Amino acid sequence: MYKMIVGNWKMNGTSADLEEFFDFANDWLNPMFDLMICPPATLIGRMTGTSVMIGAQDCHADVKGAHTGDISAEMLADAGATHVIVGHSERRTDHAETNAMVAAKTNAAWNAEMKVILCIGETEAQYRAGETLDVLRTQMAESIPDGAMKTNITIAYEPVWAIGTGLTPTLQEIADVHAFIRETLVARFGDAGAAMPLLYGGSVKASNARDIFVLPNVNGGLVGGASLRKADFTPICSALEQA
Ligand SMILES: O=C(CO)COP(=O)(O)O
Repeated sequence: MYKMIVGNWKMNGTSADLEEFFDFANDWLNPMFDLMICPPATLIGRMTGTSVMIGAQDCHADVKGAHTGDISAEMLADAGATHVIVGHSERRTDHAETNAMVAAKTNAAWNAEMKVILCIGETEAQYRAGETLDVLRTQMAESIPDGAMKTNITIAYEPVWAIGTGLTPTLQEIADVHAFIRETLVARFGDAGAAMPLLYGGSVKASNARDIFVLPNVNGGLVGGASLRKADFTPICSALEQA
């Protein structure tokens, strides 16, 4: 089964962290899975050139123009990023990003020949209300454009209440949700939907990584806090290698 692990550094990382990154990359010269870090945009150009793929954390939906402070997919690709995360819950919350905006960003990334890691996930209130599958169904319907293929998109399921909290759904819940995501993708995209990688994200750490990564329909993980330090991320990568 295809395997991938992505470290999302969020708004963390300066040149002081590069030495540790290159040391980490040196440990994974020929990984048996796709290994990626998504650093802040300021570091992308300085982290390319190893076996660790480099992704971005967001892109603007337009190609260029009067959008002070924003970065287009073309610029990120030019800096050396091959992938871009879109629809992360922190973007949806902090910047009021809608499903329609996530779809537009996805198309922009594809137009720049980048691949997308598209995040979906329910809030704690939605989880408690038993609305998880309804929320995910709507997010997928509205934020995944028709052009999705097995090679241009990865779906990351990140329950909002599991991000940075140390809480995770049960293994059964993760398996059930991933099965639902898979079914939904197959219903819409057929064979391509059967092959699109699915990642779990939200408080992945060394102690739970293997149990999560061996679940059916889980192709790997999207890791936040535990991707920042080599000592934390290495055992998670090893867990994926062995899963
Ligand atoms: O949001 C996440 C990755 O995108 C998950 O973050 P944590 O691993 O810190 O919970």
